[in-house]
Amino acid sequence: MIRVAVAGPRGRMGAMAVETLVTQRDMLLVGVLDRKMAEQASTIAGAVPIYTDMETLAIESKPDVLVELTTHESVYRHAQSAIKEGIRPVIGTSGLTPEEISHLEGLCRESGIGCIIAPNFSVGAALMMKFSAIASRFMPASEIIELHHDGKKDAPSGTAELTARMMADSKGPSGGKSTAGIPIHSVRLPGLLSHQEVLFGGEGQLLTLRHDSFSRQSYMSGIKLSVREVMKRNGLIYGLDKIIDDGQQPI
Ligand SMILES: NC(=O)c1ccc[n+]([C@@H]2O[C@H](COP(=O)([O-])OP(=O)(O)OC[C@H]3O[C@@H](n4cnc5c(N)ncnc54)[C@H](O)[C@@H]3O)[C@@H](O)[C@H]2O)c1
Ligand SMILES: O=C(O)C1=N[C@H](C(=O)O)CCC1
Repeated sequence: MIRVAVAGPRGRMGAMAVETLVTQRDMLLVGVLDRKMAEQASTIAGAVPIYTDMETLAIESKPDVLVELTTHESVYRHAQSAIKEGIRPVIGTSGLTPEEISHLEGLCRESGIGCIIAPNFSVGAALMMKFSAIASRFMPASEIIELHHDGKKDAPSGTAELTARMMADSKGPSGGKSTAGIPIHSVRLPGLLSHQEVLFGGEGQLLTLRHDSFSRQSYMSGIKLSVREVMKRNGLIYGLDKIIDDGQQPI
């Protein structure tokens, strides 16, 4: 049994993650981390205790994995505390800076535990990023347009940042390691959920790679896979694409 905790259990993503994880036969939801205790509620999903600080959650519920689905303001603090407590983070929250990711990587190395950061848990988005990295070797002039619902707090999206980083890495040393060379445009509108286009311009031609999530259900398989994989791996993995092997069963 993998003992799992969820941070942000009343959010749009966290609530669906709780619903999904409690049905997994190899997982046990042992606690949730909320910003504050809801009036009169001390449990969620019937019997799962609610905590408002990581340390108490770690001591009392002893999770193996923390699924982090809160905000860019809290995720770094939660991830650091989790790793220090020997809890493996699966981070879906966007907004970690490159410096914060490097620091978490160092903490994982020191502790000898795994951590997965997946700015997008949908398999289609992971493939879009892989295909974009390949395309950028052949068509280096590119721009990213990310479009999200108007409740999204951060910009640019974590998906766009990782896509740009993978494209820059794929171009090799001349492409540079930074994402700065690849412009990212952010759109926030009601009616949208999560969408991204990567446009590659060439002489008399345009290649567009587009992914759309129409439902948050698109993220649930990636969350389940990440919880299972983080138990088997050491060190920090950045991107769901890194844990989807070619030839693996569809997730
Ligand atoms: N990786 C993915 O596939 C994926 C998919 C969707 C959203 N996201 C990201 O997940 C995050 C959450 O998205 P959302 O739409 O569910 O947001 P949301 O605003 O609906 O939910 C966030 C929840 O976190 C809670 N929270 C805030 N600070 C907290 C703290 N310190 N401790 C505990 N809980 C805290 C809030 O009360 C809220 O319930 C965002 O960063 C978003 O970009 C990632
Ligand atoms: O709804 C959101 O917020 C999403 N954020 C992720 C990001 O920042 O890339 C992607 C999935 C939806």
